[in-house]
Amino acid sequence: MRSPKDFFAPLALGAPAPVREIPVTPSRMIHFFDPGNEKMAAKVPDIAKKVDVLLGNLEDAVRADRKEAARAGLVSIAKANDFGKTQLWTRVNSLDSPWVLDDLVTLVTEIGDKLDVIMVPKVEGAQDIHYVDRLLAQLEARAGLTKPLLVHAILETASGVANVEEIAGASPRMQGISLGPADLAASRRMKTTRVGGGHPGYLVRTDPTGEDLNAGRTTYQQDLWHYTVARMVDACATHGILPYYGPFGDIRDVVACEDQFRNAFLLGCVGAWSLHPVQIDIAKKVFSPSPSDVAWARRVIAEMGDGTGAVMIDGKMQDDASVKQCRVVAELADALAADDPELAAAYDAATKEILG
Ligand SMILES: CCC(=O)SCCNC(=O)CCNC(=O)[C@H](O)C(C)(C)COP(=O)(O)OP(=O)(O)OC[C@H]1O[C@@H](n2cnc3c(N)ncnc32)[C@H](O)[C@@H]1OP(=O)(O)O
Ligand SMILES: O=CC(=O)O
Ligand SMILES: [Mg+2]
Repeated sequence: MRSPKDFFAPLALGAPAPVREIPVTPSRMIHFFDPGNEKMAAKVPDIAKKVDVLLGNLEDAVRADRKEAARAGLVSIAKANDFGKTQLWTRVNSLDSPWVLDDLVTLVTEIGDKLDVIMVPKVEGAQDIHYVDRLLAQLEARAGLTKPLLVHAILETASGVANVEEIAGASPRMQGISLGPADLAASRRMKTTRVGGGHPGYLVRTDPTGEDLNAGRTTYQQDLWHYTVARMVDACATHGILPYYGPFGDIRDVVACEDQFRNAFLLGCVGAWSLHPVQIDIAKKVFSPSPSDVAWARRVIAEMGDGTGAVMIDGKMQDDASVKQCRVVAELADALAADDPELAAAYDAATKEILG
């Protein structure tokens, strides 16, 4: 562990100074594509206009014999395009794989100036982040980069969850953490074969009403991921970095995908992965606060004046804490609306309706 005094010192001579605050730019959807898949790659310039983050995936979902093609594809896509405000991320192969060293060396050397964030899978503890941190500093120095690359960890091993707080605080490069429910389920030996989402067998049941144990008892499905998402959100908030829900594998079930994303949003996540174009709009809808919530938040802030004391608004008590809650929603809305005139108009129209 670095001493707090050295935390922001570069880890290699000539490497750029680490950032002191993680940039909070919109990242409602991290859109995954396989840069070695020509069909997907052809869609990237258009998709870039609709997403907050484009991620060239080199890890799982890319066949072993296509790893090099994916890496080379990402280099040429990054060199050939300027994605404007849309961030470009990559997910490299896991640290125990034969590909990750070449992934990092090639990507930082060739397109380090185009990449914003490197997603590292299967992070077990702070030691994995320390390894990547030092290696990136060496590569950045050699490539003459002036802006440090940020690091995003996937929370998808049992030990990663046990160590999530130390992972979140392991480096000033840490930008955020995503839940990886598929690998995490395997690592924990959970008995779900689904990629994210709920399971009908994970439930609670109301008490029996008589002798017949089957009669009149309602069941409620529970969220398998609640505990982990909540731990991840706390670890991220504590260290000033951003939490995300990861993949929802049932591409066809857009309804349950929206539910899973919304649970994550309400618990504090800022975005989720989109694996297929159909999930982009779901993430955009869910991770942008609704116009009615924004209007309410703005109204509470306006009516609370300096934010102290307690007032009643429509029968609901408001005080310092609820104003802070409202600021979270209102500030997110302002940040998103700054780049999205349609969203800005929807927020303003809803606000006008209740504030006049
Ligand atoms: C589980 C743990 C994890 O690690 S999740 C993260 C790793 N997985 C991924 O990155 C998966 C990314 N997505 C995909 O590979 C595909 O979307 C999968 C799920 C295989 C479905 O593909 P496919 O059967 O072609 O779907 P489709 O016929 O509905 O596609 C319609 C057109 O859209 C394209 N498309 C598909 N996905 C993407 C994408 N993510 N980005 C950009 N384009 C995409 C397809 O190529 C297809 O194009 P076309 O119309 O045939 O030209
Ligand atoms: O990488 C993601 C996962 O769910 O595994
Ligand atoms: Mg995984």
